[in-house]
Amino acid sequence: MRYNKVQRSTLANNEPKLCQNEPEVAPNTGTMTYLPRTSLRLSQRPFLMAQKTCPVAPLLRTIKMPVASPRWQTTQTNKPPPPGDVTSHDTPDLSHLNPSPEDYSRFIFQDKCHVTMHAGSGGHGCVAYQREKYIEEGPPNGGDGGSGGSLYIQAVEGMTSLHKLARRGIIKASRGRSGQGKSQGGKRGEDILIQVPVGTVVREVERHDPVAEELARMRRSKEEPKEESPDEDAIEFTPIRHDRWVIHPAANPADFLTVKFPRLKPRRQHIAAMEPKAPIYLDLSHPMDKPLLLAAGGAGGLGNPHFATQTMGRPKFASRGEGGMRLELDFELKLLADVGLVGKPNAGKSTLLRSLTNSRTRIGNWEFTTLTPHIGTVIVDDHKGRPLVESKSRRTHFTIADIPGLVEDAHLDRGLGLGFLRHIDRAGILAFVLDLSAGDPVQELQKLWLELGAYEKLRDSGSKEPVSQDTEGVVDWDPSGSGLPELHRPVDQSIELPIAEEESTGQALNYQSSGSLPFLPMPPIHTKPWFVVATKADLEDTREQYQALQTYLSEVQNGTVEHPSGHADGWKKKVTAVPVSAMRGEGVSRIPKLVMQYLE
Ligand SMILES: Nc1nc2c(ncn2[C@@H]2O[C@H](COP(=O)(O)OP(=O)(O)OP(=O)(O)O)[C@@H](O)[C@H]2O)c(=O)[nH]1
Ligand SMILES: [Mg+2]
Repeated sequence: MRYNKVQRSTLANNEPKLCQNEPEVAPNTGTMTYLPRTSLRLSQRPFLMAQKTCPVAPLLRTIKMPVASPRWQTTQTNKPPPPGDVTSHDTPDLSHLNPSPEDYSRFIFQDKCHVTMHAGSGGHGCVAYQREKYIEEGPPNGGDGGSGGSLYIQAVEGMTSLHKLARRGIIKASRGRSGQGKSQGGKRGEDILIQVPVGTVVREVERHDPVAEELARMRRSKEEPKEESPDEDAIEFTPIRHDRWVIHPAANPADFLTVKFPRLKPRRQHIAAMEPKAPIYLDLSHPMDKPLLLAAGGAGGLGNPHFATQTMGRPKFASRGEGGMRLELDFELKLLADVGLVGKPNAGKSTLLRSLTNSRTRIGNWEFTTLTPHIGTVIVDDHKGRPLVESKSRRTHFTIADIPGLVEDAHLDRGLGLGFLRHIDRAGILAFVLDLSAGDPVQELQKLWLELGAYEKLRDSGSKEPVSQDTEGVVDWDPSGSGLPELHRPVDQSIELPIAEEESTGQALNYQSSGSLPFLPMPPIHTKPWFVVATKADLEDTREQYQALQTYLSEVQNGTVEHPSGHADGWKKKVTAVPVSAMRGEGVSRIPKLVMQYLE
């Protein structure tokens, strides 16, 4: 009964609405990836009709009524609904091009973040003695502390944003457990693995390394001459290093004054040899099959048997675990898309991305609708028969990045500025999206190239200083290799580290960066393959604009006019303009074919 009610009301409300809301724009039929997101309309309508007319309607009642997902429930009309018209809110929206407001809030994107990371401290060693019948003073048997948890990083495919990492802010690996009597070692702390999207650049801003600091302190105290005590009869108290030693709780306090603690150099775990050299600078542009160690956890303290000597058979102390390293890291995501859409604000980039892919990037008739980059995937072979685009390579898809629009002087950080120009760096192919209805497209194209050229200059001048300084610390990740970066210290290094020269000077301890992330050495932008998408070709008086543009491009290709970048060696092998109406989905099917040719 209840089901019938729902059914009747759904029919009553939806049927006229479906007719009212036929999209003004014909659906995109010629594209590669018009995947069944619009299938709601197609599937719902015949089903509703079957409910009304089909004689086997009772059988259908067992089938669950398809309910429109909330993201389609939006009012399509621009007019506000008449008061009291509740039904208009339930209207399913049938277009890719006008999703509901909730749709936009789904995509959380963060391409930069700053994270503080703590490797776990080591657990303390234990002071204990063997207790057995008839053995009055048993030998020491305190266990060693467990080592602290280490920090690892891995670039993985499938992630597109750093927002999860940014939300955490501080990441701590757990500390090792302390050792116990009967020579029981403490449990080691749990490691932390940070997964980041491929294309992330990691740079160290600051580090606090207790081991290196202690080594520096020891070195200094060794070099400083000891002051002679003027009063020779004064009792010399041994300073108790509570931060380095654990003393038996049942020991007589008076004993502490006489205990001579051995000179114990700070220790690191063996795996610390695999840490990238400080300051850390990683460019994770390939998926990694194994995680990379960022910071090893602190070594666990030593139990009291380690300090037994001939003169002191039952030491009353054990060493504390070493402190874990603290790293302040900057993460930056450089999007890795095959094609980057470059255009002025409101040119129609997002509309083009939506007509080609299933991306949900926002569209609006105002500038700066898109505030963060979006990546869409174009499927060129869905493995369901013949490939959608004939290609020699085995590529089944490629990605397109919709980047916020560029205004004049974007390279001077105007508009959304530099923040997004750097995403263009990583795209293999540039697609200039030009609005044919907005003035001279040739001039527009030249202006865009001017911005890219200015950005390129800035990038290259910026890359000289910091990158040359940091190249030693850059890890070139080679996924085909052993999976581990080149070691910077010998693996068979002894547990007790020698007091290294550079560590003792304290230079490596507090690496403070200045300014923003240095630019990575990238190929020149003008050498990348590029083409033009002349959009809004459905509007009036755009034919002449397109023809002028095509003439200009063929001149660029022939070399009769200068390359728009101003570089004689600019790429001009196959420069062309594709006229499209992204809104109607017309002409866009040429783009995947063109891109596949460039990719090959
Ligand atoms: N007539 C027509 N209008 C289009 C076409 N493509 C986009 N538009 C309209 O142009 C306006 C801007 O489109 P967007 O896709 O948001 O432009 P954008 O380049 O992403 O803009 P920003 O995100 O601000 O950089 C919207 O009102 C679209 O409906 C087209 O092919 N034909
Ligand atoms: Mg946009």
